[in-house]
Amino acid sequence: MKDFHILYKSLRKIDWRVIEIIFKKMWDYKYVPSDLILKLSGIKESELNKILRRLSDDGLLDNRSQPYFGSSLTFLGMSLYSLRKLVTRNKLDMLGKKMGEGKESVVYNCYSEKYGECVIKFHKLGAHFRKIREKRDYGDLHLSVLTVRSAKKEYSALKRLFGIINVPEAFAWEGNAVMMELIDGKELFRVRLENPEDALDIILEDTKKMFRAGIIHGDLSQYNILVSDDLYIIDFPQHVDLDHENWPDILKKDIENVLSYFKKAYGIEKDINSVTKYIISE
Ligand SMILES: Nc1ncnc2c1ncn2[C@@H]1O[C@H](COP(=O)(O)OP(=O)(O)OP(=O)(O)O)[C@@H](O)[C@H]1O
Ligand SMILES: [Mg+2]
Ligand SMILES: [Mg+2]
Repeated sequence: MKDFHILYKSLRKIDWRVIEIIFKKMWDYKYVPSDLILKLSGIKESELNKILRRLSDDGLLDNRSQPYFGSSLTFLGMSLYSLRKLVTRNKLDMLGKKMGEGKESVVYNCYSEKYGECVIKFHKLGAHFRKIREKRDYGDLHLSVLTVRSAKKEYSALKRLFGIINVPEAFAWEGNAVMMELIDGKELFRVRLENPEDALDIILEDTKKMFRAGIIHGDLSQYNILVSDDLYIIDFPQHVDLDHENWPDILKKDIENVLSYFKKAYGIEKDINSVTKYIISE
């Protein structure tokens, strides 16, 4: 896969126009018909075909010819679209180095005149992707749509929790990308804590505060807690609200992950039932 930077610079206005049309219409079509792109873009047919082919060769589009000619955005295409939007909204001034790549996202350093050094997380998978697929009404959406939902969901959780617990401040959301504060720290599992009891208390207290705010993390663990001068909780696309039918199990799993890590790493033991009771109590 070519670098984001190189591809971004290689795109012309006319390419962005095509990409934007596909983004806008992907809610209505799994593959946006070439005929529709032709109509909306006003680009000559031969020229459009060239553009669609080139964008597909560069890995930005997923084109298909059956049962009609159509295109959808790949992860790369979606991410570049999101970058472009952030740049044109004057949120983002420079994309930096890749900080990490997980199965669910790619995280980059970035710089913004407005916010200083920050990070961009590009979502790769839709949260609850399997569950959504099972629902018939979502059956005909392209997966790229789900990455947008995932990013939106993360952005909204960060917004809701900021000021309640330590989370990165969310600066912007576009497409599959969330731009947020850079936390200068390491994941909990990489760190040897000096006072693990205090850290565990803070994490459980944060879990309680999240619960009061109506949010259950859904993937809380030593991988999604960053340690700097303070502790920060990250990675929210799979969070659930209290109207989720399974919230008690999801909450319990979060607590279990945390308790078993502190037991394994520091020999601290706490009873899961009393901790759970404490977290859901007034
Ligand atoms: N705001 C941030 N500040 C600093 N580093 C961050 C920030 N957000 C994410 N990271 C880094 O990027 C990694 C991946 O981010 P995150 O956990 O949100 O995504 P993920 O792809 O869902 O992860 P995973 O695939 O492990 O579930 C984090 O483990 C962390 O190292
Ligand atoms: Mg993570
Ligand atoms: Mg994750």
